[in-house]
Amino acid sequence: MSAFLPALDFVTLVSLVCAFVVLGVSVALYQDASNSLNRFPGPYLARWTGYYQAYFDIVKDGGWLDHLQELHRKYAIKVRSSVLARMKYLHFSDPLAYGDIYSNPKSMKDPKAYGAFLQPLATLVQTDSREVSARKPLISPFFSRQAVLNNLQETITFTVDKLLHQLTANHSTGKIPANLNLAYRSTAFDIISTYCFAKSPDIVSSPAFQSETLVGLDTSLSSVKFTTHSRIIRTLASHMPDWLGTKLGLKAVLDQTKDIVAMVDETLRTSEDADSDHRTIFSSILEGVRNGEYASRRESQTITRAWLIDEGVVLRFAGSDTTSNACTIGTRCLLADPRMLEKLMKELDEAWPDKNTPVKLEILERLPYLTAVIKESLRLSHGTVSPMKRVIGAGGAKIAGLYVPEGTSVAMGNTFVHLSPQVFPEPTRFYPERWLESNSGVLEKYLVAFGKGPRSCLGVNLAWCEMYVILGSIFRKLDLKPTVDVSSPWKFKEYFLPVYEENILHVTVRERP
Ligand code: HEM
Repeated sequence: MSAFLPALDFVTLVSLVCAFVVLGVSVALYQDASNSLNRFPGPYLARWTGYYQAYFDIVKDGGWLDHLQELHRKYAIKVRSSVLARMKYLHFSDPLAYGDIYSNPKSMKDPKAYGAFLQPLATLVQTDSREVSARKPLISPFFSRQAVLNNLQETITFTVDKLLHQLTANHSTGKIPANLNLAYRSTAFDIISTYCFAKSPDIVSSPAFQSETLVGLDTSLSSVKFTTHSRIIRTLASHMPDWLGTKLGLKAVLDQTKDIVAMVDETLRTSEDADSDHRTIFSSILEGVRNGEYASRRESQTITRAWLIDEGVVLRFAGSDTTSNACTIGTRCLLADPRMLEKLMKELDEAWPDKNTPVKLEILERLPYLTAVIKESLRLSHGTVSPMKRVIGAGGAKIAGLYVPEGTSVAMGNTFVHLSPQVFPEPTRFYPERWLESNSGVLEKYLVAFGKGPRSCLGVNLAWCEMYVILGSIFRKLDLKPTVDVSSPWKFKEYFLPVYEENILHVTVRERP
């Protein structure tokens, strides 16, 4: 290059540069003029570059959701009461749009967005319908209600008992407060890890619930903002040598992956001795392989060591923070309102008179107020908070009454539904009673924490079971005293899931009589 430059005279060089600039601008203007999304309002810059969002994701550190809200306020099409903002994709805020987007069987997950995850073989990340139908049937039987009841009730109760023991032993009145968000995360993480690998990492027993494993999960979540916007970063992150990862502060993430690899290899080695009374996901799949249950070519091609590793990483991630976030928000809000807390405790005391005898899930599931508390906790924790992008399939689609052409990337963040004042009056108020009113049936459609449609949450039965047992046991057996202000609004960063401030919920505990 340096040998070439001096050969050009100054005028030729300037002319070449100008020609490139003019060409670039012309192509961009042409593409802009022919962009069928132009009829939707939105910031001009966002038409030109996806880095518009990158600024809010990276520089404003998880600030995209707040900005989307501002955009919807600014570009509202008031006449239709349906609100759109045009970006490289369309984002909707009319609650009616949610079902149109996510229940449409022809819409697929957007490969550009889901490529941000570094586990390309995992079910959650698949964007191609053939790949989804190869992988999902392998793991979905383990998440049916019956499978959860048969395989997991004991593990859940055992792990929650450990949680309660830790809290009473180390965080009772007068001792250091517990970070209950970490405590719930540890509990859910141990449960899903046990179900995948028959081995609990037992992080719920870590002192003060501090563990490198959770640091690893946090780092993975916060790095999504980089991997979403740069293929180069994705490639580098996938092929980085360990020493570089450690230097870049990613040791906890690398250790997690090593941990999973070791557990997958262990399962591959020992699955022949699998204990059939406690079926775990991966050993059961491998047992199925040996018994010839997965005979088709596609199945045998899917069940590989690499798939087990990717699926293991993503299942642990998908199955821990979501459930624990709902428990955290529910607990925080109950502690802020003694009337609601008392109502819940009274219901639990009546249904579960002897707290030292284990309670059956079916009994907790029948409790109306506990169920309403869980729904309200799901609503205000949202599940995922980043808008989950879908690409419109052949023939286009009608979304909230508007035609959207094939190939368009569309999304609607869960927060836009859950915080809609038209659907949920006083939307930021924690108010379980709204789920018990005579007309509450209509609200169910708008509880979208688990998503909707063909790619909605696979772990919904497990999640509900965990939330019943965790919240039921905590409030039946313990009195919690918050040591942080629980009455003010809380904040989170949008890292696909909500990531709360460190002091979202600290408590000391006392055993209830
Ligand atoms: C309160 C708890 C939970 C909430 C709110 C929740 C929410 C969600 C949401 C919104 C999605 C859709 C993601 C997307 O479209 O990109 C999803 C997908 C998924 N969830 Fe959950 N989840 C929860 C618990 C769990 C648990 C315990 C598991 C078990 C490991 C799990 C496993 C999955 C899987 C495998 C998918 C991918 C499904 C697919 O792509 O077809 N989730 N979840």
